Amino acid sequence: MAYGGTAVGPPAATGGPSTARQVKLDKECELRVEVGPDTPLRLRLLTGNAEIFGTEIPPEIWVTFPPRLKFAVFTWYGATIEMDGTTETDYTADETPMISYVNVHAVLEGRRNRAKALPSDSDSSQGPRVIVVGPTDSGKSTLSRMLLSWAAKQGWKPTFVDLDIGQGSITIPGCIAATPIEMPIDSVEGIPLEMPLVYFYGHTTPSVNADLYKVLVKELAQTLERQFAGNAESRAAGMVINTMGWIEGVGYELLLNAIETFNATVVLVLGQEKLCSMLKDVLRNKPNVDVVKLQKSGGVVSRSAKARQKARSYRIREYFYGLANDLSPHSNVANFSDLTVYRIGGGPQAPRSALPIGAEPAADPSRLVPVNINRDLLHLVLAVSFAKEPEQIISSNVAGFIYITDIDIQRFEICTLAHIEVSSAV
Ligand SMILES: Nc1ncnc2c1ncn2[C@@H]1O[C@H](COP(=O)(O)OP(=O)(O)OP(=O)(O)O)[C@@H](O)[C@H]1O
Repeated sequence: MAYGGTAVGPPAATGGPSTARQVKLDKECELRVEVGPDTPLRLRLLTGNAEIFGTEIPPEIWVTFPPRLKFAVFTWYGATIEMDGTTETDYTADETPMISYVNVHAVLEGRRNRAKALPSDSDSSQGPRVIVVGPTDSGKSTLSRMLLSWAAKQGWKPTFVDLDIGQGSITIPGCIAATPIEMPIDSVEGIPLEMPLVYFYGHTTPSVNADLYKVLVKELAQTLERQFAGNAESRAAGMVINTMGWIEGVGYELLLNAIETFNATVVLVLGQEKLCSMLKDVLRNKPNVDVVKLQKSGGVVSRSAKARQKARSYRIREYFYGLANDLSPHSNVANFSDLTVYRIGGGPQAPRSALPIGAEPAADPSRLVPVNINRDLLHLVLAVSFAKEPEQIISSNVAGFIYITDIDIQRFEICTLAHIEVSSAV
């Protein structure tokens, strides 16, 4: 079954008793849904207008949501929804922070219009650069998505930057990435995967190699800066940057680093007073940066470490096989000599014997370590770099990913699943 289907008409017969039911939503209310773990849910809009995280639901068309998806159907003026299928939970809420969110959108809209009206070579022709920060499960990705979809609906093509290596929404975990958003984001399919710019970090926590994380953030920011310089339209539309939920210690330091590296002009802080006042304090000498505290939505679903781990596995699976198992990744057999595998970082910079007496070998975060192909690589996901020389690996974006399904040591053969079409070289 393809998710996000557009069948018009009654729900398909399921063989069991019909579970279709209608929900009437008053103005400024939302229906919060967690789809059950095993079967998809179908939903359609019967009357009025409603949106899912900033993207309008088309009238009358049944939309199929995959198992486990969590979302809210919000209406500004009232709507009737029909659902068919089982949910883990569904309830309506009349208290939401949506008005404050849409007010932020209106301010950003004003700034985009001002940027567009100015000559494209002036500094002020840069539209808002918004960074969304907050603890885990505060609704950062969801707010980013709404701001992007509302902007796209008004004809802008803002750039979405996802710095969340754990639960990012552009590509597989372990990456930072950016992509232009040209249309409101599909409620089921998520961020389009047509032209993302992806850098591979290779871990799901930045503390493993925080320096490498910073290097990659800088590479991504510089590439976007070059793209903006030649594209007045995306420059005026600005960007929305989603971040990790790690806001203490090194996590906080990385947030400050991202704010600075991307020259953010608006910092939206979700649901944490302390973080907001810390950021206001540290950024008080930067009058062009606004720090705004926003309320967290009561609908945001908290996820345990185990649920996050599972979500990461699903995300990798989805990358190779598609949301509804509708992609067929290429299966390849290659000779060991066809591939060169490198690991970045780790290991001492120089052998102890080569260091002055008493000096400790320091781990070089950006050291390239050639990796022997052996069965230790089995079931790993590797990024395929656009680099032409090993020294370019760190500064190069990636073409896609391969998953190692088998390694035959006797025949020197390596079997992989590949999906290579995420981006072009920059
Ligand atoms: N109003 C809402 N109603 C129902 N579900 C919601 C609502 N807002 C967010 N969610 C769901 O809650 C989950 C967590 O939200 P989100 O991913 O935006 O949080 P986050 O702060 O980005 O998390 P992370 O810490 O992983 O980066 C998501 O599955 C999202 O779809």
